[in-house]
Amino acid sequence: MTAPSSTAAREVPEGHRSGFACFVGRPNAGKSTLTNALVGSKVAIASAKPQTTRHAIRGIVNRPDAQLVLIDTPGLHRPRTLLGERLNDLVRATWTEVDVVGVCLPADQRIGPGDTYLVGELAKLPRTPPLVAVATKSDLVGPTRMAEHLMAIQALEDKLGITWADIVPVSSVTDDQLDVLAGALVERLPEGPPLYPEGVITDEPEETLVAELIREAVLEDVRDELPHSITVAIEEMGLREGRSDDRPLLDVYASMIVERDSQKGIVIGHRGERLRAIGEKSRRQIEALLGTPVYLDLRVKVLKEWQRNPKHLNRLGF
Ligand SMILES: Nc1nc2c(ncn2[C@@H]2O[C@H](COP(=O)(O)OP(=O)(O)OP(=O)(O)O)[C@@H](O)[C@H]2O)c(=O)[nH]1
Repeated sequence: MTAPSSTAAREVPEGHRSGFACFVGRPNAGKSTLTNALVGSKVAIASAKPQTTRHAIRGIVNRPDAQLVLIDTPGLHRPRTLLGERLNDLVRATWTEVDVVGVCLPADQRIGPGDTYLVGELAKLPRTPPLVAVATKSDLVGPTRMAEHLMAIQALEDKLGITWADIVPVSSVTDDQLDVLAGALVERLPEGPPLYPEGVITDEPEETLVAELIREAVLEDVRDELPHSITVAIEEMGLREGRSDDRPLLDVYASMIVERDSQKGIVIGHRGERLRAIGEKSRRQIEALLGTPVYLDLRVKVLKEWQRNPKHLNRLGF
């Protein structure tokens, strides 16, 4: 297998840090907007690298001195049912696996029961990760209200028995203090090389990312034999119905499209071995990217001269 893009070759400066963070907070606290602002409105796709997280990656902040991987966690809810209880267990498990948690507390809202519940739950973990309080939406308030908000955040320490690793006001709209926040998070990551190659960053929809992952997996294997005459089409992709929320399964039906019968043979390989290997590798990478178990149905199709046929090109989305 060839080395993924640039990680292996790149010099890793001394003291480089890498690791995982997640943002928590009540609905509307500004978590998504903050993630996008930090990452630069891009979803990062990390392919061809051993994966160290089972969770969906929301974005990757790459800096010369650090790589911060932001992961998605579902919200924590006051549990009313057994399923709710289980979901909360999952969320808690995620919290203990990240290196730092950013707790988003919007400056234009008073700290309420929802916030104290959430931070209280973080405090109760057997091993609470470092917590960085993020006073979001700083652009919406003046200095007096911000000061009051920061005091209220500080007061949670005594009330809930936690210690903030840092308290940082930010605005994702004016970008105010985003670099300070990134610094505060990075400081809590362990030293280590980047976990994901830097290159591949895209804001493409999930289906395109998945198609691209499969294409990369194939090309890694057959690049010399069929450099450009292969493309991947996602025929259908969706969560399997009838599965419980804590055991989702994503069905992906994909076709690798080649131009000639002889190329089909190359991709399938002796007794289908190559196709199986490509399918297995792609499936693992899709799972790591999207954070869901995947059922991948991968086929090879011949579309004669697809690269020159406008009808085929349209269908394939070019
Ligand atoms: N003025 C201002 N508005 C913001 C800022 N950050 C987020 N918002 C707005 O606040 C609303 C909620 O932001 P989201 O990022 O969707 O919040 P969230 O925490 O991801 O929300 P959920 O997905 O419901 O948990 C949106 O209308 C954003 O545009 C900010 O820094 N300043």
